[in-house]
Amino acid sequence: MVFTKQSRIPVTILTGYLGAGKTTLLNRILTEKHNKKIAVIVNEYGEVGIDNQLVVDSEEEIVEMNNGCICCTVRGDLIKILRTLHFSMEQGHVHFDQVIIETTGLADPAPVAQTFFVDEILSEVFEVDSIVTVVDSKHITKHLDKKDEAQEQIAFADVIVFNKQDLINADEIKQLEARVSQMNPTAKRLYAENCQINLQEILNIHTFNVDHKLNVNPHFLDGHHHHHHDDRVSSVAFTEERPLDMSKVDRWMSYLVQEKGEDLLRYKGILNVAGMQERIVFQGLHMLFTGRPDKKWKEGEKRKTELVFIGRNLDKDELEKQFNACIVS
Ligand SMILES: Nc1nc2c(ncn2[C@@H]2O[C@H](COP(=O)(O)OP(=O)(O)OP(=O)(O)O)[C@@H](O)[C@H]2O)c(=O)[nH]1
Repeated sequence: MVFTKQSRIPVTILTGYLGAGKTTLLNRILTEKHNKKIAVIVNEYGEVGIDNQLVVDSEEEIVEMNNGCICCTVRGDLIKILRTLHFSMEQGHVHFDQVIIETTGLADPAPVAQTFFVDEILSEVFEVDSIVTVVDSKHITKHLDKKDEAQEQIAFADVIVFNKQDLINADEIKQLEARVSQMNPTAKRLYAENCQINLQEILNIHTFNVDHKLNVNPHFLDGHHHHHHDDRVSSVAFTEERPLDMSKVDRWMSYLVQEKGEDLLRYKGILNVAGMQERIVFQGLHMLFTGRPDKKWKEGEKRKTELVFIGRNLDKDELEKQFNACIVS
């Protein structure tokens, strides 16, 4: 089949720093009625995939990529996945008219977008529609100060969703806006709580503009990727079938946020807690953390805890000892 420009499949690259609200937005897209069939590719930084378990059940095609960061080690996988999806569609096995790629919070979106220009087959079939960057309005300033991936995510955005408006006041919003404007004066801005936005503002909007990206990074189309992650940032993951004692987990977390909150960029998981019929979904970002009951464990389902920490200077042995102490023996 020869694809003309008009019939290319739009791709939305959903980016934003750790914990900004990308999965929250993805879930809105997947639950809202829009008469579109969407193929979703979810990439996570930790070796244990939590996001795929937090994405709502839906009929859409969802592909996970957990074995590295999409912008570095797994770009080859991304190309394979997209080619396979397209082939399956041509064979009539799946149908989709839109692709959404949720990157890890530590990804530079540029090389992900670049993939669609440097790979000949993909460039014929797919078209980058826009890079949508979700911003955690409360924590972003801290991340921008550290000069990490958060800057690239904002500089490359076509749309910026200033999320978590409930956590900041009007003055802080103004200051944040001014700072972001210096980095990216042209992106469309949206303001939201829990990513409650009109989806027409972000899907199928044809805002991706190569000239703009070349202005931001003159090497955008070179095919080389020089992005280096901060070496101090790593992830530690735990998987455990024995149930946990919730009060011990609570005490552990209170201790961790007090002692290491600054360095704990993101921690999240599904917990198997003694005496609970429901999975406990655990979400943490720096000093903020919540644990709440979610779906019931299914009949016959293997109950297990999967927990991931992403942070600076993590001490794996110490975390492991503390985690093990929460297991009901
Ligand atoms: N207070 C508040 N919390 C929010 C808002 N939006 C999302 N959250 C919470 O922030 C946490 C992180 O949200 P996610 O959607 O998982 O963020 P993410 O960007 O997918 O996170 P990673 O994939 O780990 O980078 C969750 O506990 C959300 O419920 C908001 O507008 N206000």
